[in-house]
Amino acid sequence: MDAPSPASPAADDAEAPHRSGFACFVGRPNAGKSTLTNALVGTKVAITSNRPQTTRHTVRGIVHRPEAQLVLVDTPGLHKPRTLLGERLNDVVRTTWAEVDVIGFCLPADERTGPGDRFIANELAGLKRTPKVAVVTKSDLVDSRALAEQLISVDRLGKECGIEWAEIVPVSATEGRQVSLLADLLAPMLPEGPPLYPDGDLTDEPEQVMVAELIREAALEGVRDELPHSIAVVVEEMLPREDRPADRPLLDIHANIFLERPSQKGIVIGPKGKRLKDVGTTSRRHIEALLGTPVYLDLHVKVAKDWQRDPKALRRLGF
Ligand SMILES: Nc1nc2c(ncn2[C@@H]2O[C@H](COP(=O)(O)OP(=O)(O)OP(=O)(O)O)[C@@H](O)[C@H]2O)c(=O)[nH]1
Repeated sequence: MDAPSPASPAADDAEAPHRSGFACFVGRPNAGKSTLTNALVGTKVAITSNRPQTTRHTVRGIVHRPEAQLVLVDTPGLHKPRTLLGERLNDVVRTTWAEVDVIGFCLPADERTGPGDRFIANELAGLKRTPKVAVVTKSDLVDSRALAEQLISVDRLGKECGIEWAEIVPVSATEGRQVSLLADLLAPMLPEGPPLYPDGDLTDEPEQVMVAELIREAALEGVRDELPHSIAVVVEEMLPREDRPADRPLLDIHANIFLERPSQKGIVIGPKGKRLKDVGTTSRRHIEALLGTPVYLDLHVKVAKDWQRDPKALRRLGF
């Protein structure tokens, strides 16, 4: 990967070269990475939730600008691995870091920088050539004084860990504050080059994976903290229903929700199947919004015993 050359502050914008490349947001679980990705791209592509470590697949969002195309790669959080899946997730994170043109390190404005941030910062410090931008997220949750203190503390964290921040930017993804400025700052750090994706593309993630993520997100709503890593969703089939008039299409989607243990079934299905029904209704709404077509969603809950620890099961589930 080429080292990015600094943007030339050309007086005539038409003279400025087009730039394109990859960026990823890193940070502790819940730091606001997915929400920021969505805010930059302007549509729901990465799943968000108020529980940590829900982002599993590498979902890309694409920011189109006249002068640059920024491809956002959304990674899962780096965390202490306890299972084979945990280790694989961390490998995915590190591989992604090494491949992007710029890294945005997300640190929430409303939480003090701590050992979790330091762990990530130390890992980042090892990537000498990649520019790193510190993004202080959730700026709407604190007053200006607390925000200033956080910016200073992030600056200090960089110095202590041997990182020279290319920028330190406060943003609020939910309020849309400084989100566009962040894109402006990231763009000049990309290498010169033509757009990597056609105009209008928001993501190159296969539709089935995004659909599976939307179902997983709905299935995780309101369940116990231990459950997130025990749920995997596989879309078995997505087919347009035959014999439908052209103006009333229907897409049939069959998906399986995999759990690790039979005891988890009750949690996901709920009394008289009510929870599962809600999961279906919620995710169908999101899938229809994503794909722009009415959907018939057929969901099944299955147990794949200890799938997190079983390499064969992991492969079957797409890891
Ligand atoms: N008030 C406020 N809340 C935010 C903002 N950005 C994210 N959040 C909330 O913070 C929580 C975590 O956000 P995510 O975007 O899912 O965080 P993440 O870093 O992707 O989390 P993982 O997938 O667990 O790594 C969610 O409840 C968001 O709604 C923000 O700018 N302002």
